[in-house]
Amino acid sequence: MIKALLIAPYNGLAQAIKQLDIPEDFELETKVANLEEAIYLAKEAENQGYDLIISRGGTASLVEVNISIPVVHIDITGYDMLRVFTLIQGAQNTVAFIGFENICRGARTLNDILDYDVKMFTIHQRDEVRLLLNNLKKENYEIVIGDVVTVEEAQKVGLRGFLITSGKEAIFDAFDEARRTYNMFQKVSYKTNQYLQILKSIPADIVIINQQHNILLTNLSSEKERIINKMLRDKKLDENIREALLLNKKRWVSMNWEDGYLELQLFPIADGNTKMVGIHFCSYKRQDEPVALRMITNMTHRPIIGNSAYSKNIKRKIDAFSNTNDNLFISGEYGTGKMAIAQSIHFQKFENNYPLFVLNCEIMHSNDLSILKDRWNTIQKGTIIFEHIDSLSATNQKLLIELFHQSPESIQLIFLSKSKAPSLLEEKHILLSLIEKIDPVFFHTQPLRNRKEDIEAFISYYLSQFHTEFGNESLGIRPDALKILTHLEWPGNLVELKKTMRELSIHAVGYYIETEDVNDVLNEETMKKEDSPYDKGFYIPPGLTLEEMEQKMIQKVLEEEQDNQTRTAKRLGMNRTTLWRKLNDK
Ligand SMILES: Nc1ncnc2c1ncn2[C@@H]1O[C@H](COP(=O)(O)OP(=O)(O)OP(=O)(O)O)[C@@H](O)[C@H]1O
Repeated sequence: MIKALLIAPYNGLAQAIKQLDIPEDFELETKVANLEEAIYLAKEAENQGYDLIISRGGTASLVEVNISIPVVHIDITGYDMLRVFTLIQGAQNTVAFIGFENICRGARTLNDILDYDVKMFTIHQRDEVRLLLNNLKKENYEIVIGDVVTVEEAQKVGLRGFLITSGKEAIFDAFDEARRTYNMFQKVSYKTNQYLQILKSIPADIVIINQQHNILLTNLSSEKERIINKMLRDKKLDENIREALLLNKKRWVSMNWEDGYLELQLFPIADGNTKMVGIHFCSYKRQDEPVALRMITNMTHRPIIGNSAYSKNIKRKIDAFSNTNDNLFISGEYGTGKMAIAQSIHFQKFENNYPLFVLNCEIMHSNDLSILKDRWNTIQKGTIIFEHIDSLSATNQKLLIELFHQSPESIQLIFLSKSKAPSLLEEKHILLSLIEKIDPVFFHTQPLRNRKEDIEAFISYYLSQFHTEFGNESLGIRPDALKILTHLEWPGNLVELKKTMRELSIHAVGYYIETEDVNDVLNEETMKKEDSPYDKGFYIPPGLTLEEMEQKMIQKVLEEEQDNQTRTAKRLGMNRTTLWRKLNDK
């Protein structure tokens, strides 16, 4: 059964329908309403599950643009016109026919064949009617033929209106047309529902938006849809959406969102002139969950600092590796720049066109590997860095080997480890079969103590970075202060140097870091370092007398013993009186 609502713009039409035998496949309701009034009825019918609306003239056109179920027009037929021409036959006065071009065309032909003297007036917009009627009135017309609006307006200006009514032929034609439209609409809706069902069943969260960031289509739950609506106003996401549209390229985005960390893939969709963007939610992790696999996006070029032979070699290696797809095994102490080198290779090779994933093997679970597998199937090209590969359990190493059998060759794999591969193999921290499978090129990073000539370059690099990032005022370092820093061993390598420079740039009051600043900060550092991974004990700044050194040591032990002089004296191997004297001799 076709459930249809017939909106009759004039009462006579509703009456005519009552006298007809409605086709059996129609469940028809008829209501009388014109123009705006009809929109309300049509919307209500749409919500109540009606299949289609049947109406006439301007009312049908107006309803059509306001609802999404089909609207079938009762067209004006030749019979309808013949009826109205017959009605006005014998009229003494000049008759005007007003209508849109499609109606006037037929009326004109009929008028010519029957040799009537009806004057035709074509309108292009409904609001032309009033002005036209006023002019006709001035020209002494008395009768006007037209549709509902024309007839109502004619009566208002004092003309006699004749409505072109719809006869039963036109109404039956409309039922035929409604049946065709219904069948066609059923087929299209079936397809659309099928596509929506497919979208809903895809095991990935997808949202399609238009250029105005309105959601057109999604398979998200309404709760997630609420979050995405809020997220679409985020500046970073907005910039990436614009770029995806502008460059017509896929983009990967990682961002912090509320209490979590989110990874997205954006893909442009062009449909003729309409531009849309698809958003694929790759992963969401709460901030309190450790994130073993993370995607790094929006990278910028970072220079490789230093002019030592070693630094020059790093730059050459980065150039070479970014031109190959060889897997790479970078070993080296904590903070020697392994990650910085790996990221530079990716950036030199792909910039931001393909994603970089980092898997922290120290905190990963075996299901992170299946997530990784899904990712490389989506990305096809890019880099995966395995951080702390030396911490990976033998079981996970075996899973990784299995996984590498299926990895696309276009993805470069970089492994970072504290120890060199031979000693890892010797101590059975890494499986020979893993090394054989990945067959990498090896590279070992040097600790800062073996490349001291680079320290000055790193210091000025870090100072300029803090100046631009945090507005710190220090612009340089005095030669004597630099000397102190270059003589240190830097067990925490670049991480320790960077941290110390950060503190110095905050501590120093002038544009240049002075020797005293270095001594102060290093002393504070030494005090704090008890728990530090690179703790090397008590620091005594150069240039102190024996007495001054003794004072520093006494202060340090006193602090450690929470000002208890008896325990301090005992630890220092002196009696309490000597300690008291030394403290008061300062
Ligand atoms: N060539 C370089 N130029 C500028 N900064 C660098 C360079 N190499 C490393 N750094 C900086 O030094 C710090 C430590 O570098 P990175 O994290 O790459 O070391 P790592 O060897 O991977 O450390 P870990 O063993 O802890 O993973 C980082 O802040 C990094 O930005």
